[in-house]
Amino acid sequence: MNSQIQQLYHIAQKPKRRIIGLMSGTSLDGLDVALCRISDSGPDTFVTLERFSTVPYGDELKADIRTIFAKTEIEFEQLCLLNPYIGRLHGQMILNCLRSWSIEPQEVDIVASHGQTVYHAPKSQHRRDKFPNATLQIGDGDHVAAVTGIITLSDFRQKHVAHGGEGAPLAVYGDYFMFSKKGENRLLLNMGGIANFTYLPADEDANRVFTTDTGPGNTILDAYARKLLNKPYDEDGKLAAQGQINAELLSALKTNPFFEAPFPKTTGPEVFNTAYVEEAQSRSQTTDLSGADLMATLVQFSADTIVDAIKRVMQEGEIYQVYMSGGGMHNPVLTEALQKMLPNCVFGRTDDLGISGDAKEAVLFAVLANESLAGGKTSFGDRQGVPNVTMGKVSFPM
Ligand SMILES: Nc1ncnc2c1ncn2[C@@H]1O[C@H](COP(=O)(O)OP(=O)(O)OP(=O)(O)O)[C@@H](O)[C@H]1O
Ligand SMILES: CC(=O)N[C@H]1[C@@H]2OC[C@@H](O2)[C@@H](O)[C@@H]1O[C@H](C)C(=O)O
Repeated sequence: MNSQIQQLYHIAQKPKRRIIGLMSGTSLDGLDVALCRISDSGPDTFVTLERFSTVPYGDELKADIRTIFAKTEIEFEQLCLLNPYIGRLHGQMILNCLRSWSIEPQEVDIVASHGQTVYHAPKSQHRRDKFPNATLQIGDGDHVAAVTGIITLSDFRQKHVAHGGEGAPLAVYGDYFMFSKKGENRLLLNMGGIANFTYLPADEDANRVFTTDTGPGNTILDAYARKLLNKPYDEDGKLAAQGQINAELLSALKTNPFFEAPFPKTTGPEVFNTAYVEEAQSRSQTTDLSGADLMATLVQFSADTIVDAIKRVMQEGEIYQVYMSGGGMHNPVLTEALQKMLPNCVFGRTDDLGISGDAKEAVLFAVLANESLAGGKTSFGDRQGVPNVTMGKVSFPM
């Protein structure tokens, strides 16, 4: 037997594994690196987040990724070059983190690498009958494995697509194992570039849990922060807090079939971008809004669409615990709007459950890798969008 397969077999049998989860999301702010200690699998999964760091992306890297990010037309050579380049960079970023934590690469069992989503195209979006749901993440796992010397699992989304899913959201698989609690209705609300939530009913029924995108989180806010403030984001929602919500624009922004579509569903910056806002502005004759009013309206757009989606799962008289994660939880204008509109929800952060809200998505990929290696026994029922699959492709260092 190849010694690397033997090593993988050994790792899969260990009572505890040390797995580095990586996530680089739609905000392009940086690479989240989460060093996790994970024991057991399935509903018995127990995760300790040992270390966490966000390695910021420099302006040049952001610009390089933006040449192809969420665009229908790109230079093919650029995509081809970025695939190994990002894989190697992510590998180097892992090594730098490990050095700063005084941990040797040999002390880590597995890297679980999400890669960089460059295009996401569910059928509902591309509308071309003969093609399936599709999504593309780059930063090939072979390069991560070669640079770090650590066995790497990557490209988690294709198996989901292969079984009829949209390739996202995958959070349901990790959230159910890590955060569900008998007797408590929980909603795990992640506000990254795109917002999504996982519904974990009090009966812990795996056949009912799901995660769905709700629409924009920060992606449009960030695009306008770059335009209006020349900054990556509107820190603490300061600009938005100075503006007034424009009802006509808000209503035009909310007119899109995505919001009425059934759960679970996904979207991305391919749909929710500045062109989307400009079209809504021209339709609602609000092209002359001040920057502050525009920002206030865009925050309310994110908040309203999150709340409308959450209300669809809420039952009258029930109390729901909302645990927030993702960068949007740091925007007080957004979180205050949510709390005001959801009086039957008690708000906290996943930090209250032992996992930092900034690290949660990176931890998810560590849990998905753990499940592929040591689990795979839980059935989520026979449902569209939550297939019973194990995810991630194996890359050996040599
Ligand atoms: N203090 C703050 N005030 C306002 N917004 C903030 C603050 N801190 C972070 N953010 C927002 O959070 C974003 C980063 O969020 P996060 O890292 O969760 O996104 P992501 O992982 O790239 O997205 P996704 O989950 O869609 O893949 C920033 O771009 C910014 O919009
Ligand atoms: C295609 C893609 O990369 N989607 C991301 C993105 O970021 C948030 C939201 O859109 C979510 O659907 C997904 O990531 C999380 C980790 C998920 O799959 O659950």
